[in-house]
Amino acid sequence: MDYVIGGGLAAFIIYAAKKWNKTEKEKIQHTFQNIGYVVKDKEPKLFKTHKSTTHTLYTYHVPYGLVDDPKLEVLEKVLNKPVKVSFANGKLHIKVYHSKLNNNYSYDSFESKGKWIVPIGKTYDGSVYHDFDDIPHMIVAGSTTWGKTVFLRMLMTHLIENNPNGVEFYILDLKGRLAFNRYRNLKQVKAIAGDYKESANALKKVKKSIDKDMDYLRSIDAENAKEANIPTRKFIIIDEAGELKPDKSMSDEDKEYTKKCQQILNHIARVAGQIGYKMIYGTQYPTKEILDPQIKANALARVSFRLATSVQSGVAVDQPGAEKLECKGRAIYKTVDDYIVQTPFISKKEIWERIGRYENDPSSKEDQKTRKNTVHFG
Ligand SMILES: Nc1ncnc2c1ncn2[C@@H]1O[C@H](COP(=O)(O)OP(=O)(O)OP(=O)(O)O)[C@@H](O)[C@H]1O
Repeated sequence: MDYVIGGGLAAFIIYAAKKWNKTEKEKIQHTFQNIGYVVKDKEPKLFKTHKSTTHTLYTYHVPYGLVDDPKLEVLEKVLNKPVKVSFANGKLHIKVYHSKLNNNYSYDSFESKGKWIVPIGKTYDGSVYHDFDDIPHMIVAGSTTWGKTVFLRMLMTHLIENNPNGVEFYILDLKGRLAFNRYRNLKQVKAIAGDYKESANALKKVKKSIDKDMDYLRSIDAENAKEANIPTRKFIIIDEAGELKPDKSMSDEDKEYTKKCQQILNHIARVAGQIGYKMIYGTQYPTKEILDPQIKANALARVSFRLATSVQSGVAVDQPGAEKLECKGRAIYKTVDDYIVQTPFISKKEIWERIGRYENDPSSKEDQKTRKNTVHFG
């Protein structure tokens, strides 16, 4: 019932605000009244307005008892502009951005910020980047066709451009090895696994490498890859993590492989981040069963494209909202803070123009041998 009344009221407020040509400040003040964001007859009082090139920030003293309230989301429709509402130090902050995000930002509009730093997207306040040396593991969620694969390929492209000789990829391409097939020819790609057996074998190889690196770090009394001056970083990309969940239709052998995979992925999540192993865990079905609690607890960076439900959004980014993302490539990026971003777009053509020079020549005998070693783990 509340919802119906709220919906009608919101529609009326939006209609009224448009009709009366009020200033932004007046529209906000009217909205407080109309949605009942008041205590008795006391309403929030504006005490500071700060304008910048990207937004205007209105700060309010509020009567005791009022905090930030989901009802205030209606402001976005009233003002027809992006609005961010927050409540800090007993004050209400309403940030009204001057313009909406575009639906497409080309990859070349982002800079190279450092070896292990990758672009995540444009926000209302500018570009956002992610440093894999600060936060090693990332969950990338999103229903099919909303931008997950473009994003994963973009990350790979950027990391290869920044570190052609220092980055290694181990890819579990569990949707029939379709999304990353061509990448098997890149010198930076050490393994592409397309089924459970190949995945378990690729991950066993990663586990061995972790054990070796751990021994080395202990021997020089270093705590992490940076301190030990290890120049290489190894990225384990999983697309689609949902495929690694054992189910009834699998053979016993495959069930064992998926269990082994889960075990090693947990190990990577728990102990290997700081020694140079980074996990990018992609899924279109973020459910409690698929997002293992160990992995979730250790993957402190989350990117979510549009999802089917707010429950899925809650699992992926610990908050609703991903179910409302409006366009392809739009995502919620969450670490300590959260942002709405439009992720960089890069076409396949541009990817290969940028990193095609690192493809082994399939016609050479030596390269055929390398490719064979790279692809087949069974
Ligand atoms: N960052 C972006 N900006 C603008 N458009 C995008 C962006 N990313 C993807 N798109 C558009 O969305 C389409 C689908 O993207 P993508 O293939 O990455 O989806 P997906 O979620 O990975 O699907 P699947 O999981 O089925 O592979 C792209 O072909 C492109 O047209």
